[in-house]
Amino acid sequence: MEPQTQAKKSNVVLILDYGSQYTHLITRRIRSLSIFSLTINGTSSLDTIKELDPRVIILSGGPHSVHAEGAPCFPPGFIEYVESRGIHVLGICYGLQLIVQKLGGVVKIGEKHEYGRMEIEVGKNVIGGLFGNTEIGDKQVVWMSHGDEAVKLPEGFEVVARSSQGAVAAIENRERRFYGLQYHPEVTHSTEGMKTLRHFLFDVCGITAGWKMEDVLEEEIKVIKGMVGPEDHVICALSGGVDSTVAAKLVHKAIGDRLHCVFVDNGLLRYKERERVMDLFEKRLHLPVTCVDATEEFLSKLKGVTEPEMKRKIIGKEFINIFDLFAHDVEKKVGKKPTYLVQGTLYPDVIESCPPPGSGRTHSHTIKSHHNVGGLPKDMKLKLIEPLKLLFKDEVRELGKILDISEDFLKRHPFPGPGLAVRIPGDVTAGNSLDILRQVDEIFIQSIRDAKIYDEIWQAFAVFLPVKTVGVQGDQRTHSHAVALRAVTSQDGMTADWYYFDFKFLDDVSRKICNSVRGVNRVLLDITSKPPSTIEWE
Ligand SMILES: Nc1ncnc2c1ncn2[C@@H]1O[C@H](COP(=O)(O)OP(=O)(O)OP(=O)(O)O)[C@@H](O)[C@H]1O
Ligand SMILES: O=c1[nH]c(=O)c2[nH+]cn([C@@H]3O[C@H](COP(=O)(O)O)[C@@H](O)[C@H]3O)c2[nH]1
Ligand SMILES: NC(=O)CC[C@H](N)C(=O)O
Ligand SMILES: [Mg+2]
Repeated sequence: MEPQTQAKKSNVVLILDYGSQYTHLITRRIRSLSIFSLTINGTSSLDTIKELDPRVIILSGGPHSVHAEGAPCFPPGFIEYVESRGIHVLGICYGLQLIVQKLGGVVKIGEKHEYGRMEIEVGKNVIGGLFGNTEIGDKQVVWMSHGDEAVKLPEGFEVVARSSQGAVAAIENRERRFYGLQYHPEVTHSTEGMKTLRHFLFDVCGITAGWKMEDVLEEEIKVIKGMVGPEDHVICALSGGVDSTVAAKLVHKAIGDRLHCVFVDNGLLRYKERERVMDLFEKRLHLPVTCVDATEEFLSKLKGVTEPEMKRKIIGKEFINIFDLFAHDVEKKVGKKPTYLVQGTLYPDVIESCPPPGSGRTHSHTIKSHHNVGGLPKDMKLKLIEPLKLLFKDEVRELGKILDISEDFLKRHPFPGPGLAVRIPGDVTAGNSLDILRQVDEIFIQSIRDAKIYDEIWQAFAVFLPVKTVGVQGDQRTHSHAVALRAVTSQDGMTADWYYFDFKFLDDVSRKICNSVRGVNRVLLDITSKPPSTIEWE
Protein backbone atom coordinates (compact mmCIF):
# COMPACT_ATOMS: atom_id res chain seq x y z
CA MET A 1 0.00 0.00 0.00
CA GLU A 2 1.24 3.42 -0.84
CA PRO A 3 1.93 5.38 2.32
CA GLN A 4 0.34 8.80 2.36
CA THR A 5 1.65 11.86 4.07
CA GLN A 6 -0.68 11.49 7.07
CA ALA A 7 1.15 8.32 7.91
CA LYS A 8 4.52 10.03 7.72
CA LYS A 9 3.74 12.21 10.69
CA SER A 10 5.39 11.00 13.87
CA ASN A 11 3.16 9.20 16.35
CA VAL A 12 2.02 6.54 13.92
CA VAL A 13 0.78 3.30 15.42
CA LEU A 14 1.31 0.59 12.85
CA ILE A 15 -0.66 -2.64 13.06
CA LEU A 16 0.72 -5.75 11.44
CA ASP A 17 -2.25 -7.90 10.54
CA TYR A 18 -2.08 -11.67 10.94
CA GLY A 19 -5.72 -12.24 10.10
CA SER A 20 -7.60 -11.67 13.34
CA GLN A 21 -11.25 -10.83 12.93
CA TYR A 22 -10.64 -7.91 15.30
CA THR A 23 -7.78 -6.18 13.47
CA HIS A 24 -10.01 -3.38 12.14
CA LEU A 25 -11.26 -2.85 15.63
CA ILE A 26 -7.76 -2.19 16.99
CA THR A 27 -7.26 0.49 14.33
CA ARG A 28 -10.59 2.10 15.10
CA ARG A 29 -10.03 2.07 18.86
CA ILE A 30 -6.66 3.74 18.48
CA ARG A 31 -7.99 6.33 16.06
CA SER A 32 -10.74 7.10 18.56
CA LEU A 33 -7.91 8.31 20.84
CA SER A 34 -6.93 10.82 18.12
CA ILE A 35 -3.84 8.80 17.29
CA PHE A 36 -3.14 7.94 13.68
CA SER A 37 -3.10 4.22 13.17
CA LEU A 38 -3.01 2.04 10.13
CA THR A 39 -2.94 -1.62 9.30
CA ILE A 40 -0.74 -3.43 6.82
CA ASN A 41 -0.25 -7.09 6.03
CA GLY A 42 1.74 -8.79 8.80
CA THR A 43 4.22 -10.20 6.30
CA SER A 44 5.02 -6.84 4.67
CA SER A 45 8.66 -6.12 3.92
CA LEU A 46 10.91 -4.28 6.32
CA ASP A 47 11.20 -1.46 3.79
CA THR A 48 7.43 -0.96 3.85
CA ILE A 49 7.48 -0.79 7.64
CA LYS A 50 10.45 1.61 7.69
CA GLU A 51 8.76 3.83 5.14
CA LEU A 52 5.83 4.32 7.51
CA ASP A 53 8.18 5.27 10.33
CA PRO A 54 5.98 4.01 13.20
CA ARG A 55 6.36 4.99 16.84
CA VAL A 56 4.58 1.86 18.04
CA ILE A 57 3.91 -1.47 16.33
CA ILE A 58 1.06 -3.78 17.27
CA LEU A 59 1.12 -7.39 16.13
CA SER A 60 -2.47 -8.57 15.72
CA GLY A 61 -4.10 -11.89 16.56
CA GLY A 62 -4.66 -14.52 13.93
CA PRO A 63 -5.96 -18.02 13.22
CA HIS A 64 -2.54 -19.62 12.75
CA SER A 65 -0.32 -21.37 15.26
CA VAL A 66 3.19 -19.94 15.50
CA HIS A 67 4.62 -23.46 15.83
CA ALA A 68 3.00 -24.67 12.60
CA GLU A 69 4.89 -24.62 9.33
CA GLY A 70 4.23 -21.57 7.15
CA ALA A 71 2.82 -19.48 10.00
CA PRO A 72 2.96 -15.79 9.01
CA CYS A 73 5.60 -13.67 10.66
CA PHE A 74 7.17 -10.20 10.59
CA PRO A 75 10.09 -9.87 8.11
CA PRO A 76 13.73 -10.74 8.83
CA GLY A 77 15.57 -7.90 10.56
CA PHE A 78 12.37 -6.70 12.27
CA ILE A 79 13.57 -7.24 15.85
CA GLU A 80 16.88 -5.45 15.18
CA TYR A 81 15.03 -2.59 13.50
CA VAL A 82 12.53 -1.97 16.31
CA GLU A 83 15.21 -2.22 18.98
CA SER A 84 17.55 0.15 17.20
CA ARG A 85 14.76 2.71 16.80
CA GLY A 86 13.35 2.33 20.32
CA ILE A 87 9.95 1.32 18.92
CA HIS A 88 7.50 -0.19 21.40
CA VAL A 89 5.97 -3.48 20.24
CA LEU A 90 2.71 -4.89 21.58
CA GLY A 91 1.61 -8.39 20.57
CA ILE A 92 -2.03 -9.30 20.91
CA CYS A 93 -2.87 -13.02 21.10
CA TYR A 94 -1.08 -14.53 18.06
CA GLY A 95 1.12 -11.43 18.23
CA LEU A 96 2.14 -12.26 21.80
CA GLN A 97 2.89 -15.80 20.74
CA LEU A 98 5.06 -14.53 17.86
CA ILE A 99 7.09 -12.37 20.24
CA VAL A 100 7.56 -15.27 22.63
CA GLN A 101 8.64 -17.70 19.96
CA LYS A 102 10.86 -15.35 17.96
CA LEU A 103 12.72 -14.11 21.04
CA GLY A 104 13.55 -17.60 22.26
CA GLY A 105 10.55 -18.75 24.31
CA VAL A 106 8.22 -21.68 23.65
CA VAL A 107 4.60 -21.72 22.50
CA LYS A 108 2.62 -24.97 22.55
CA ILE A 109 -0.94 -26.17 22.14
CA GLY A 110 -2.50 -25.38 25.51
CA GLU A 111 -4.04 -28.05 27.72
CA LYS A 112 -7.19 -26.03 28.04
CA HIS A 113 -8.37 -23.71 25.31
CA GLU A 114 -9.71 -20.34 26.36
CA TYR A 115 -12.56 -18.93 24.31
CA GLY A 116 -14.80 -16.03 25.28
CA ARG A 117 -15.23 -14.30 28.61
CA MET A 118 -12.49 -15.00 31.13
CA GLU A 119 -11.25 -13.47 34.32
CA ILE A 120 -7.63 -12.42 34.67
CA GLU A 121 -5.66 -11.12 37.59
CA VAL A 122 -2.94 -8.53 37.24
CA GLY A 123 0.03 -9.64 39.26
CA LYS A 124 2.50 -6.86 38.83
CA ASN A 125 1.67 -3.22 38.63
CA VAL A 126 4.91 -1.39 37.98
CA ILE A 127 5.30 2.06 36.56
CA GLY A 128 6.08 1.85 32.86
CA GLY A 129 4.42 -1.55 32.65
CA LEU A 130 1.23 -2.55 30.86
CA PHE A 131 -0.91 -2.12 33.96
CA GLY A 132 1.07 0.60 35.73
CA ASN A 133 -1.88 2.91 36.11
CA THR A 134 -4.08 3.06 39.16
CA GLU A 135 -7.18 3.40 37.01
CA ILE A 136 -6.76 -0.10 35.64
CA GLY A 137 -8.42 -2.71 37.85
CA ASP A 138 -6.44 -5.70 39.14
CA LYS A 139 -9.22 -8.15 38.44
CA GLN A 140 -10.48 -7.84 34.92
CA VAL A 141 -12.95 -9.57 32.68
CA VAL A 142 -11.36 -10.06 29.27
CA TRP A 143 -12.19 -11.68 25.94
CA MET A 144 -9.96 -14.61 25.05
CA SER A 145 -9.84 -16.59 21.86
CA HIS A 146 -6.88 -18.93 21.79
CA GLY A 147 -5.81 -22.55 21.91
CA ASP A 148 -2.04 -22.07 22.07
CA GLU A 149 -0.16 -20.99 25.12
CA ALA A 150 3.22 -19.47 25.99
CA VAL A 151 4.81 -22.17 28.17
CA LYS A 152 8.30 -20.70 28.44
CA LEU A 153 9.04 -16.98 28.18
CA PRO A 154 12.15 -15.58 26.52
CA GLU A 155 14.85 -14.31 28.83
CA GLY A 156 14.13 -10.98 30.45
CA PHE A 157 10.33 -11.30 30.12
CA GLU A 158 7.94 -11.56 33.02
CA VAL A 159 4.32 -12.53 33.40
CA VAL A 160 2.28 -9.55 34.56
CA ALA A 161 -1.20 -11.10 34.43
CA ARG A 162 -2.64 -14.62 34.52
CA SER A 163 -6.04 -16.03 33.64
CA SER A 164 -8.17 -17.69 36.32
CA GLN A 165 -7.05 -20.98 34.75
CA GLY A 166 -3.46 -20.05 35.41
CA ALA A 167 -2.43 -19.39 31.81
CA VAL A 168 -0.24 -16.46 30.78
CA ALA A 169 -2.47 -13.44 30.06
CA ALA A 170 0.09 -10.61 29.79
CA ILE A 171 3.86 -10.38 29.52
CA GLU A 172 6.43 -7.63 29.23
CA ASN A 173 10.07 -6.83 28.87
CA ARG A 174 10.13 -3.12 29.66
CA GLU A 175 13.80 -2.71 28.97
CA ARG A 176 13.52 -4.07 25.44
CA ARG A 177 10.07 -2.48 24.98
CA PHE A 178 8.24 -5.72 24.12
CA TYR A 179 4.77 -6.30 25.54
CA GLY A 180 2.09 -8.92 25.00
CA LEU A 181 -1.57 -9.49 25.82
CA GLN A 182 -2.99 -12.96 25.32
CA TYR A 183 -6.53 -11.53 25.33
CA HIS A 184 -8.16 -8.96 23.08
CA PRO A 185 -8.13 -5.47 24.68
CA GLU A 186 -9.86 -4.02 21.62
CA VAL A 187 -13.23 -5.73 22.16
CA THR A 188 -15.73 -4.09 24.45
CA HIS A 189 -16.15 -7.30 26.46
CA SER A 190 -12.66 -6.72 27.85
CA THR A 191 -13.68 -4.35 30.62
CA GLU A 192 -10.31 -2.65 31.12
CA GLY A 193 -9.14 -3.09 27.53
CA MET A 194 -9.52 0.47 26.37
CA LYS A 195 -7.95 1.87 29.55
CA THR A 196 -5.04 -0.50 29.07
CA LEU A 197 -4.53 0.52 25.45
CA ARG A 198 -4.76 4.19 26.36
CA HIS A 199 -2.27 3.80 29.19
CA PHE A 200 0.08 1.80 26.99
CA LEU A 201 0.08 4.29 24.12
CA PHE A 202 0.15 7.53 26.07
CA ASP A 203 2.04 6.68 29.27
CA VAL A 204 4.25 3.77 28.28
CA CYS A 205 5.03 4.74 24.68
CA GLY A 206 4.72 8.51 25.15
CA ILE A 207 2.59 9.12 22.08
CA THR A 208 0.86 12.47 21.83
CA ALA A 209 -2.67 12.63 20.52
CA GLY A 210 -3.49 15.13 17.84
CA TRP A 211 -4.73 13.32 14.77
CA LYS A 212 -7.82 15.26 13.79
CA MET A 213 -10.07 15.18 10.77
CA GLU A 214 -9.29 18.86 10.23
CA ASP A 215 -5.64 17.91 9.77
CA VAL A 216 -6.54 15.08 7.43
CA LEU A 217 -8.51 17.50 5.30
CA GLU A 218 -5.77 20.08 5.21
CA GLU A 219 -3.15 17.52 4.32
CA GLU A 220 -5.18 15.81 1.65
CA ILE A 221 -5.81 19.16 0.02
CA LYS A 222 -2.09 19.85 0.10
CA VAL A 223 -1.33 16.44 -1.41
CA ILE A 224 -3.88 16.89 -4.19
CA LYS A 225 -2.62 20.38 -5.00
CA GLY A 226 0.89 18.96 -5.23
CA MET A 227 -0.19 16.06 -7.42
CA VAL A 228 -2.45 17.79 -9.90
CA GLY A 229 -0.64 20.26 -12.12
CA PRO A 230 -2.03 23.82 -12.31
CA GLU A 231 -3.49 23.21 -15.78
CA ASP A 232 -4.68 19.65 -15.20
CA HIS A 233 -8.30 18.57 -15.24
CA VAL A 234 -9.85 15.86 -13.10
CA ILE A 235 -13.01 13.82 -13.44
CA CYS A 236 -15.15 12.23 -10.75
CA ALA A 237 -18.05 9.81 -10.99
CA LEU A 238 -20.57 11.02 -8.49
CA SER A 239 -23.30 8.65 -7.35
CA GLY A 240 -25.10 10.77 -4.81
CA GLY A 241 -23.71 8.40 -2.17
CA VAL A 242 -21.67 9.55 0.81
CA ASP A 243 -18.23 8.38 -0.28
CA SER A 244 -18.04 9.84 -3.76
CA THR A 245 -19.66 13.06 -2.57
CA VAL A 246 -17.17 13.62 0.26
CA ALA A 247 -14.27 12.76 -2.08
CA ALA A 248 -15.57 15.17 -4.74
CA LYS A 249 -16.15 17.99 -2.27
CA LEU A 250 -12.63 17.58 -0.94
CA VAL A 251 -11.02 17.58 -4.38
CA HIS A 252 -13.17 20.52 -5.41
CA LYS A 253 -11.82 22.45 -2.46
CA ALA A 254 -8.30 21.72 -3.70
CA ILE A 255 -8.62 22.42 -7.42
CA GLY A 256 -11.92 24.24 -7.88
CA ASP A 257 -13.72 24.00 -11.19
CA ARG A 258 -11.03 21.97 -12.86
CA LEU A 259 -12.95 19.11 -11.27
CA HIS A 260 -15.65 17.73 -13.57
CA CYS A 261 -18.24 15.47 -11.97
CA VAL A 262 -20.61 13.16 -13.76
CA PHE A 263 -23.77 11.63 -12.38
CA VAL A 264 -25.22 8.83 -14.46
CA ASP A 265 -28.93 8.12 -14.59
CA ASN A 266 -28.76 4.47 -15.54
CA GLY A 267 -32.51 3.96 -15.37
CA LEU A 268 -31.97 1.87 -12.26
CA LEU A 269 -32.24 4.67 -9.73
CA ARG A 270 -34.84 5.01 -6.98
CA TYR A 271 -37.94 7.16 -6.95
CA LYS A 272 -37.07 10.76 -8.00
CA GLU A 273 -33.42 10.04 -7.24
CA ARG A 274 -32.04 11.89 -10.22
CA GLU A 275 -33.93 15.09 -9.39
CA ARG A 276 -33.06 14.82 -5.70
CA VAL A 277 -29.39 14.17 -6.29
CA MET A 278 -28.96 16.92 -8.89
CA ASP A 279 -30.83 19.38 -6.72
CA LEU A 280 -28.63 18.53 -3.78
CA PHE A 281 -25.40 18.88 -5.74
CA GLU A 282 -26.31 22.16 -7.35
CA LYS A 283 -28.19 23.97 -4.62
CA ARG A 284 -26.72 22.65 -1.43
CA LEU A 285 -23.27 21.30 -2.19
CA HIS A 286 -22.38 23.73 -4.98
CA LEU A 287 -20.60 21.06 -6.96
CA PRO A 288 -20.40 21.33 -10.73
CA VAL A 289 -22.06 18.14 -11.98
CA THR A 290 -23.11 16.94 -15.40
CA CYS A 291 -26.04 14.56 -15.44
CA VAL A 292 -25.91 11.98 -18.21
CA ASP A 293 -29.17 10.27 -19.02
CA ALA A 294 -28.11 6.78 -20.04
CA THR A 295 -31.38 5.01 -19.26
CA GLU A 296 -31.77 3.80 -22.81
CA GLU A 297 -28.18 2.48 -23.06
CA PHE A 298 -28.41 0.51 -19.82
CA LEU A 299 -31.93 -0.85 -20.14
CA SER A 300 -31.60 -1.90 -23.77
CA LYS A 301 -28.50 -3.92 -22.90
CA LEU A 302 -30.20 -5.49 -19.89
CA LYS A 303 -33.28 -6.56 -21.82
CA GLY A 304 -33.91 -10.29 -21.44
CA VAL A 305 -30.83 -10.84 -19.24
CA THR A 306 -31.61 -12.83 -16.11
CA GLU A 307 -28.28 -14.16 -14.86
CA PRO A 308 -27.13 -11.97 -11.89
CA GLU A 309 -23.43 -11.88 -12.75
CA MET A 310 -24.19 -11.14 -16.37
CA LYS A 311 -26.39 -8.24 -15.31
CA ARG A 312 -23.64 -6.85 -13.09
CA LYS A 313 -21.01 -7.16 -15.82
CA ILE A 314 -23.20 -5.39 -18.38
CA ILE A 315 -23.83 -2.55 -15.94
CA GLY A 316 -20.16 -2.25 -15.00
CA LYS A 317 -19.13 -2.11 -18.63
CA GLU A 318 -21.76 0.45 -19.52
CA PHE A 319 -20.68 2.72 -16.66
CA ILE A 320 -17.16 2.59 -18.05
CA ASN A 321 -18.38 3.53 -21.53
CA ILE A 322 -20.21 6.52 -20.13
CA PHE A 323 -17.24 7.70 -18.06
CA ASP A 324 -15.03 7.32 -21.12
CA LEU A 325 -17.38 9.43 -23.24
CA PHE A 326 -17.53 11.99 -20.46
CA ALA A 327 -13.73 12.27 -20.36
CA HIS A 328 -13.77 12.96 -24.13
CA ASP A 329 -16.46 15.61 -23.64
CA VAL A 330 -14.36 17.31 -21.00
CA GLU A 331 -11.37 17.23 -23.33
CA LYS A 332 -13.42 18.90 -26.07
CA LYS A 333 -14.62 21.55 -23.69
CA VAL A 334 -11.40 22.49 -21.92
CA GLY A 335 -8.95 21.51 -24.65
CA LYS A 336 -7.05 19.13 -22.40
CA LYS A 337 -7.51 15.46 -21.58
CA PRO A 338 -8.37 14.89 -17.92
CA THR A 339 -5.41 13.33 -16.14
CA TYR A 340 -6.94 12.11 -12.93
CA LEU A 341 -10.01 10.24 -11.75
CA VAL A 342 -11.38 10.73 -8.24
CA GLN A 343 -12.66 7.66 -6.41
CA GLY A 344 -14.30 7.34 -3.00
CA THR A 345 -12.41 4.17 -2.05
CA LEU A 346 -12.48 3.60 1.72
CA TYR A 347 -9.96 1.96 4.03
CA PRO A 348 -11.88 -1.33 4.52
CA ASP A 349 -11.87 -1.72 0.70
CA VAL A 350 -8.09 -1.43 0.75
CA ILE A 351 -7.58 -3.85 3.64
CA GLU A 352 -10.09 -6.32 2.33
CA SER A 353 -8.52 -6.37 -1.08
CA CYS A 354 -5.15 -7.49 0.30
CA PRO A 355 -5.94 -9.92 3.15
CA PRO A 356 -3.01 -11.55 4.94
CA PRO A 357 -2.09 -14.98 3.58
CA GLY A 358 -4.17 -17.82 4.94
CA SER A 359 -6.39 -15.50 6.96
CA GLY A 360 -9.42 -17.11 5.42
CA ARG A 361 -10.79 -13.62 4.97
CA THR A 362 -12.76 -13.23 1.82
CA HIS A 363 -14.28 -10.19 0.33
CA SER A 364 -17.73 -10.04 -1.13
CA HIS A 365 -16.05 -9.17 -4.46
CA THR A 366 -15.48 -12.88 -4.89
CA ILE A 367 -19.17 -13.53 -4.40
CA LYS A 368 -20.42 -10.89 -6.76
CA SER A 369 -18.62 -8.52 -9.09
CA HIS A 370 -19.32 -5.21 -7.44
CA HIS A 371 -19.52 -2.40 -9.88
CA ASN A 372 -16.43 -0.33 -9.49
CA VAL A 373 -14.98 2.57 -11.38
CA GLY A 374 -11.55 0.99 -10.78
CA GLY A 375 -12.12 -1.18 -13.82
CA LEU A 376 -11.72 1.73 -16.21
CA PRO A 377 -10.16 0.91 -19.56
CA LYS A 378 -6.37 1.21 -19.67
CA ASP A 379 -6.40 3.56 -22.66
CA MET A 380 -8.04 6.24 -20.50
CA LYS A 381 -4.65 6.44 -18.78
CA LEU A 382 -6.23 8.15 -15.82
CA LYS A 383 -4.33 8.24 -12.58
CA LEU A 384 -6.28 7.83 -9.37
CA ILE A 385 -6.99 10.28 -6.59
CA GLU A 386 -8.36 8.41 -3.58
CA PRO A 387 -8.43 10.87 -0.68
CA LEU A 388 -10.49 8.59 1.59
CA LYS A 389 -8.26 5.58 1.15
CA LEU A 390 -7.16 5.56 4.78
CA LEU A 391 -10.50 6.32 6.40
CA PHE A 392 -13.39 4.33 7.80
CA LYS A 393 -16.96 5.24 6.92
CA ASP A 394 -17.61 7.00 10.23
CA GLU A 395 -14.46 9.08 9.71
CA VAL A 396 -15.61 9.94 6.18
CA ARG A 397 -18.88 11.15 7.68
CA GLU A 398 -16.91 13.32 10.12
CA LEU A 399 -14.86 14.73 7.26
CA GLY A 400 -18.08 15.41 5.39
CA LYS A 401 -19.31 17.47 8.32
CA ILE A 402 -16.19 19.62 8.22
CA LEU A 403 -16.80 20.09 4.50
CA ASP A 404 -20.23 21.47 5.34
CA ILE A 405 -22.17 18.56 3.98
CA SER A 406 -25.40 18.30 5.90
CA GLU A 407 -25.72 15.57 8.48
CA ASP A 408 -28.90 14.09 7.11
CA PHE A 409 -27.11 13.57 3.80
CA LEU A 410 -24.08 12.02 5.49
CA LYS A 411 -26.30 9.50 7.24
CA ARG A 412 -27.73 8.26 3.93
CA HIS A 413 -27.84 4.51 3.56
CA PRO A 414 -25.45 3.14 0.95
CA PHE A 415 -26.94 2.54 -2.48
CA PRO A 416 -25.18 0.20 -4.92
CA GLY A 417 -24.01 1.33 -8.35
CA PRO A 418 -26.13 -1.32 -10.16
CA GLY A 419 -29.12 0.12 -8.31
CA LEU A 420 -32.52 -1.51 -8.61
CA ALA A 421 -31.18 -4.12 -11.05
CA VAL A 422 -29.85 -6.17 -8.13
CA ARG A 423 -33.21 -5.85 -6.36
CA ILE A 424 -35.25 -7.36 -9.19
CA PRO A 425 -34.27 -11.00 -9.66
CA GLY A 426 -34.51 -11.81 -13.34
CA ASP A 427 -35.12 -9.45 -16.26
CA VAL A 428 -35.30 -5.90 -14.91
CA THR A 429 -37.01 -4.61 -18.00
CA ALA A 430 -39.92 -7.09 -17.87
CA GLY A 431 -43.34 -5.50 -17.32
CA ASN A 432 -43.36 -2.50 -15.03
CA SER A 433 -41.21 -4.03 -12.31
CA LEU A 434 -38.90 -1.00 -12.02
CA ASP A 435 -41.84 1.31 -11.61
CA ILE A 436 -43.53 -0.90 -9.00
CA LEU A 437 -40.29 -1.30 -7.08
CA ARG A 438 -39.71 2.47 -6.99
CA GLN A 439 -43.11 3.05 -5.43
CA VAL A 440 -42.78 0.25 -2.87
CA ASP A 441 -39.26 1.32 -1.92
CA GLU A 442 -40.31 4.92 -1.45
CA ILE A 443 -43.18 3.94 0.90
CA PHE A 444 -40.90 1.66 2.90
CA ILE A 445 -38.10 4.22 3.29
CA GLN A 446 -40.50 7.06 4.05
CA SER A 447 -42.18 4.92 6.74
CA ILE A 448 -38.77 4.19 8.23
CA ARG A 449 -38.00 7.89 8.32
CA ASP A 450 -41.40 8.68 9.85
CA ALA A 451 -40.83 6.06 12.53
CA LYS A 452 -37.46 7.76 13.26
CA ILE A 453 -35.51 4.52 12.91
CA TYR A 454 -33.59 5.42 9.72
CA ASP A 455 -30.35 6.01 11.61
CA GLU A 456 -30.58 2.71 13.50
CA ILE A 457 -30.62 0.84 10.23
CA TRP A 458 -27.51 0.44 8.09
CA GLN A 459 -29.38 -0.12 4.86
CA ALA A 460 -33.03 -0.68 3.93
CA PHE A 461 -34.76 -1.29 0.63
CA ALA A 462 -37.52 -3.20 -1.12
CA VAL A 463 -37.13 -6.11 -3.53
CA PHE A 464 -39.45 -6.87 -6.42
CA LEU A 465 -40.24 -10.57 -6.78
CA PRO A 466 -40.91 -11.91 -10.25
CA VAL A 467 -43.62 -14.11 -8.75
CA LYS A 468 -47.36 -13.61 -8.96
CA THR A 469 -49.70 -14.80 -6.26
CA VAL A 470 -53.47 -14.71 -5.81
CA GLY A 471 -55.04 -12.07 -3.63
CA VAL A 472 -58.41 -10.55 -2.94
CA GLN A 473 -58.65 -6.77 -3.11
CA GLY A 474 -61.98 -4.92 -3.06
CA ASP A 475 -63.81 -8.26 -3.28
CA GLN A 476 -61.99 -8.96 -6.51
CA ARG A 477 -59.54 -11.70 -7.26
CA THR A 478 -56.09 -10.34 -8.08
CA HIS A 479 -53.09 -12.11 -9.52
CA SER A 480 -50.28 -9.72 -8.66
CA HIS A 481 -46.69 -9.49 -7.56
CA ALA A 482 -45.15 -10.13 -4.19
CA VAL A 483 -42.49 -7.76 -2.84
CA ALA A 484 -39.98 -8.24 -0.04
CA LEU A 485 -38.65 -5.75 2.48
CA ARG A 486 -35.03 -5.89 3.60
CA ALA A 487 -33.41 -3.87 6.39
CA VAL A 488 -30.09 -4.68 8.02
CA THR A 489 -27.76 -3.53 10.74
CA SER A 490 -24.04 -3.71 10.02
CA GLN A 491 -20.65 -2.11 10.65
CA ASP A 492 -19.19 -2.22 7.18
CA GLY A 493 -21.50 -4.33 5.02
CA MET A 494 -19.23 -7.37 5.25
CA THR A 495 -21.52 -9.04 7.76
CA ALA A 496 -25.04 -7.99 8.64
CA ASP A 497 -28.04 -8.90 10.71
CA TRP A 498 -31.67 -8.26 9.80
CA TYR A 499 -33.28 -5.37 11.61
CA TYR A 500 -35.97 -6.27 14.18
CA PHE A 501 -38.95 -4.08 13.30
CA ASP A 502 -41.88 -3.99 15.62
CA PHE A 503 -45.00 -5.73 14.34
CA LYS A 504 -47.14 -2.61 14.31
CA PHE A 505 -44.65 -0.91 11.97
CA LEU A 506 -44.62 -3.90 9.62
CA ASP A 507 -48.38 -4.13 9.67
CA ASP A 508 -48.70 -0.44 8.70
CA VAL A 509 -46.14 -0.63 5.92
CA SER A 510 -47.62 -3.78 4.43
CA ARG A 511 -51.07 -2.22 4.37
CA LYS A 512 -49.79 1.03 2.87
CA ILE A 513 -47.95 -0.81 0.10
CA CYS A 514 -50.87 -3.03 -0.92
CA ASN A 515 -53.31 -0.13 -0.75
CA SER A 516 -51.31 2.25 -2.84
CA VAL A 517 -49.19 0.29 -5.30
CA ARG A 518 -51.09 -1.32 -8.13
CA GLY A 519 -49.73 -4.69 -9.06
CA VAL A 520 -48.72 -5.75 -5.53
CA ASN A 521 -50.86 -7.94 -3.28
CA ARG A 522 -48.35 -9.54 -0.94
CA VAL A 523 -45.50 -8.22 1.26
CA LEU A 524 -42.75 -10.41 2.70
CA LEU A 525 -39.97 -9.63 5.17
CA ASP A 526 -36.42 -10.87 4.60
CA ILE A 527 -35.18 -12.25 7.93
CA THR A 528 -31.77 -13.57 6.90
CA SER A 529 -28.45 -12.33 8.12
CA LYS A 530 -25.25 -12.09 6.05
CA PRO A 531 -23.92 -14.76 5.94
CA PRO A 532 -25.67 -16.93 4.76
CA SER A 533 -27.40 -14.35 2.54
CA THR A 534 -25.87 -11.24 1.08
CA ILE A 535 -27.44 -7.85 1.66
CA GLU A 536 -28.59 -7.30 -1.91
CA TRP A 537 -30.57 -10.08 -3.56
CA GLU A 538 -28.25 -10.37 -6.56
N1 LIG B 1 -25.17 6.66 -10.82
C1 LIG B 1 -23.84 6.84 -10.74
N2 LIG B 1 -23.26 7.83 -11.45
C2 LIG B 1 -21.94 8.03 -11.39
N3 LIG B 1 -21.10 7.29 -10.65
C3 LIG B 1 -21.61 6.30 -9.92
C4 LIG B 1 -23.01 6.02 -9.93
N4 LIG B 1 -23.23 4.97 -9.11
C5 LIG B 1 -22.02 4.62 -8.61
N5 LIG B 1 -21.05 5.41 -9.09
C6 LIG B 1 -19.60 5.32 -8.80
O1 LIG B 1 -19.33 4.08 -8.18
C7 LIG B 1 -18.66 4.27 -6.94
C8 LIG B 1 -19.00 3.17 -5.96
O2 LIG B 1 -20.31 3.30 -5.48
P1 LIG B 1 -20.60 3.10 -3.92
O3 LIG B 1 -22.08 2.96 -3.80
O4 LIG B 1 -19.71 2.04 -3.38
O5 LIG B 1 -20.08 4.45 -3.24
P2 LIG B 1 -20.85 5.79 -3.02
O6 LIG B 1 -22.09 5.75 -3.84
O7 LIG B 1 -19.94 6.92 -3.26
O8 LIG B 1 -21.19 5.81 -1.49
P3 LIG B 1 -22.27 4.93 -0.70
O9 LIG B 1 -21.52 3.68 -0.32
O10 LIG B 1 -22.61 5.78 0.47
O11 LIG B 1 -23.41 4.65 -1.61
C9 LIG B 1 -19.10 5.64 -6.50
O12 LIG B 1 -18.18 6.21 -5.58
C10 LIG B 1 -19.14 6.39 -7.82
O13 LIG B 1 -17.85 6.80 -8.16
O1 LIG C 1 -21.35 0.38 -5.36
C1 LIG C 1 -21.69 -0.78 -5.24
N1 LIG C 1 -21.61 -1.56 -6.33
C2 LIG C 1 -22.04 -2.83 -6.37
O2 LIG C 1 -21.94 -3.50 -7.40
C3 LIG C 1 -22.56 -3.35 -5.15
N2 LIG C 1 -23.10 -4.56 -4.83
C4 LIG C 1 -23.45 -4.48 -3.51
N3 LIG C 1 -23.15 -3.27 -3.04
C5 LIG C 1 -23.32 -2.80 -1.66
O3 LIG C 1 -22.34 -3.44 -0.88
C6 LIG C 1 -22.87 -3.82 0.39
C7 LIG C 1 -22.74 -5.31 0.57
O4 LIG C 1 -23.60 -5.92 -0.37
P1 LIG C 1 -23.78 -7.48 -0.57
O5 LIG C 1 -23.93 -8.08 0.80
O6 LIG C 1 -25.01 -7.64 -1.39
O7 LIG C 1 -22.54 -7.96 -1.26
C8 LIG C 1 -24.31 -3.31 0.40
O8 LIG C 1 -24.32 -2.04 1.00
C9 LIG C 1 -24.65 -3.23 -1.07
O9 LIG C 1 -25.67 -2.27 -1.34
C10 LIG C 1 -22.60 -2.55 -4.03
N4 LIG C 1 -22.14 -1.28 -4.07
N1 LIG D 1 -6.80 -15.26 18.45
C1 LIG D 1 -5.54 -15.60 18.21
O1 LIG D 1 -4.71 -14.77 17.86
C2 LIG D 1 -5.25 -17.07 18.32
C3 LIG D 1 -3.80 -17.39 18.15
C4 LIG D 1 -3.57 -18.89 17.95
N2 LIG D 1 -4.11 -19.31 16.70
C5 LIG D 1 -4.22 -19.66 19.11
O2 LIG D 1 -5.21 -20.35 18.94
O3 LIG D 1 -3.71 -19.59 20.20
MG1 LIG E 1 -23.57 4.32 -3.66
